[in-house]
Formats: sequence, C-alpha cells, structure tokens
Amino acid sequence: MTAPTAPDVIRSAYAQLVVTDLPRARWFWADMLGFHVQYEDRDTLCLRGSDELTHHSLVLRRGAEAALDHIAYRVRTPEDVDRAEAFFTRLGRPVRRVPAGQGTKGIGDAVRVVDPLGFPVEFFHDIERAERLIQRYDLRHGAEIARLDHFNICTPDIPAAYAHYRSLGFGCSETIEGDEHELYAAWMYRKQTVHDVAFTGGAGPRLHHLGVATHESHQVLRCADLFGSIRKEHHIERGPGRHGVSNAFYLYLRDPDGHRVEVYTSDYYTGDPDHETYRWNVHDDRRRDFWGNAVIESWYKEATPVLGLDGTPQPVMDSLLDESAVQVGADGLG
Ligand SMILES: O=S(=O)(O)c1ccc(O)c(O)c1
Ligand SMILES: [Fe+2]
Repeated sequence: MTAPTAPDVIRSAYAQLVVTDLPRARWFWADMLGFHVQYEDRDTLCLRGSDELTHHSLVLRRGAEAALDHIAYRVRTPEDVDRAEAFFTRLGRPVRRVPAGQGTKGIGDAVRVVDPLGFPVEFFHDIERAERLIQRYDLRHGAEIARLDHFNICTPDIPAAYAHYRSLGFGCSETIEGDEHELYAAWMYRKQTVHDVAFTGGAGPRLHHLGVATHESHQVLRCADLFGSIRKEHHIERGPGRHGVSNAFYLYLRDPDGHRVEVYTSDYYTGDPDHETYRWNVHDDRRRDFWGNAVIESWYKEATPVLGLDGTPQPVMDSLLDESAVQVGADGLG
C-alpha cells in the first residue's frame, strides 16, 4: 500500500489563541501591534495585518484559560484538504473534518488534526477574501504589522519535529547544532522565506511564539517605544536586537495572557530548489542575538499550553536537550 501524498502546504496562515479578557487582548493585538479587525463579536476577534488579503491571520477567542486552540496552514487546493485528512489518518493521529461554516469564521472546508508532535493543526484552502489594505496608509497604526510570518513551537524532540515537517515537504533554512551535530533548533519553510515553523527545544507540545512581520526595522523600534511611553514596558520580554539565525531584526513581547509574539523584519529569500541549510554551533553566542546579547531565561522556559481536538489541554513531555543549560557567554549562563 503506497504512502499517502502529503498535502501541498503554501504557508503558515493563522493561529487561534484562547484569551481570558477579549477587550484587553484587543488593546494589545489591534491597538498596540496594529492588526486590523476583520470581524468581532462578544467571544471572537478575527485580525489581519495590512498586507493580508484573506479574512484573518489571528483569531482570538474568549475562554477560561489562555491556550493555543490551533495553528493553521493554508494548502494549495481543496483536494489538499482531503490529502491532509488521509495523511494524518494513515499516521493514526486524531483527525476531524470541519465542514465550511462549522469551524473558524471565514474559513471553508478544513481538517483538524493532532500531529505526531502533539500540536493541534488545521489544514484549509478556502478562506474569505478581504478588502485590500496594502496602500491604506491612513489605516495603519501601532507597530503597523504587515502579516503573520511564522509559528515557533516548543517540542522535546527536535529531530522528530524536523522529520515530521520534512515529510510534509518543508525545507530547512537554518539549524542550531551541537559539536556532534545534535539538533537543538531548526527553521523550516514552505513559503520562500526563512521559516513558516521553527522548533525551540523544551517541554512540549507548547506554543513558543507567533512571529509577525513588519516592513521596516523602525516599526520594530516604534513598537518598543509605544509600550514604553504608556508605562506598559513590562510587556517587552526580549530585544530589540538582530538575530543570528534568520538575520531578522526582532522584538519579543508577551500579551496580557502571556502569549509570546515576535515582531520581526528583514529575513531573506529561500526559494531556490538547491537552497542550502545554514548551520550554527550552539556555542556560537551570535546565533540567537548577532550582537551577543544574552537570551533571558523566560524566553527558553515559558510557553503557551495547547489544546487537543476536544478542547482539553494536551499533556506535556520534558525536553531531551536543554540549550539554556549549554555553557556559552552571551546567554549569561556561561
Ligand atoms: O533567536 S534566534 O536567532 O535563534 C531566532 C531566529 C528567528 C526567529 O524567528 C526566532 O524567533 C528566533
Ligand atoms: Fe520567531
């Protein structure tokens, strides 16, 4: 019996987060980061960046406990939703078809799975179109977020995560490896940039962060200034700075529920078929911050729990490798 064909994933498309206070979350994600509200009711907020032409790239839904409801990848054709269903069924994973109108607002026929890493993942093709805001400069505000760029997930077994996403046809742009090439972290892509998904070694399945892109580094700096100017600097967790991996300029924040978001700009093209993986040594203290600034402990250790298809929190397994325990200068742990 031949192995089922993997769905043709186009890109990381949206995340659905559970937040405990929707108005406070609206302030953080819409007012301060600059997402545009595409739809809202008393329990749900659908948001998108200025460049995004589809209904949303972030859904916030009210709930009792902060969690990741699911991440979602857009696939190239409606038939790829069927392929995704067959692919994960064959792996023996929990699978649930979600017909149009019965799932997330704005999304058509979809399939939700718990993948081999324990993450709730949706694959969809049909999504409502939205008004083009690319040149509505009059509507830009806050950090002026342009689009969702990537998911970063905490998982205890990085090689297993790498193998799973390779089986879905993802390329690998960069890695962090030990002296014996043990894999500490990897950045993997379908769209032609550094990543749609990346893996941080740690207890998992947990969501480490959502990466959202701006066009310019001054918008990353403005984001930090906006929070500082209204005495909300405690939302800033790490940065601003320049990554070694990806070469992107970055700032990490925590939303009112502790969900981590990275405001990120200026990584690079990865679209040639012979694109080579760039490998960093875990002892290179420029890998996570090119200027050698330390990575604070909370960035390695804290993350968001994820829900199963039944809405209950997924059990978490401890990490096999702990990068924060590796003695290097810049992390301030040497
Ligand atoms: O800190 S790293 O340079 O490894 C890094 C690179 C790209 C990212 O998106 C990220 O979150 C972290
Ligand atoms: Fe990131």
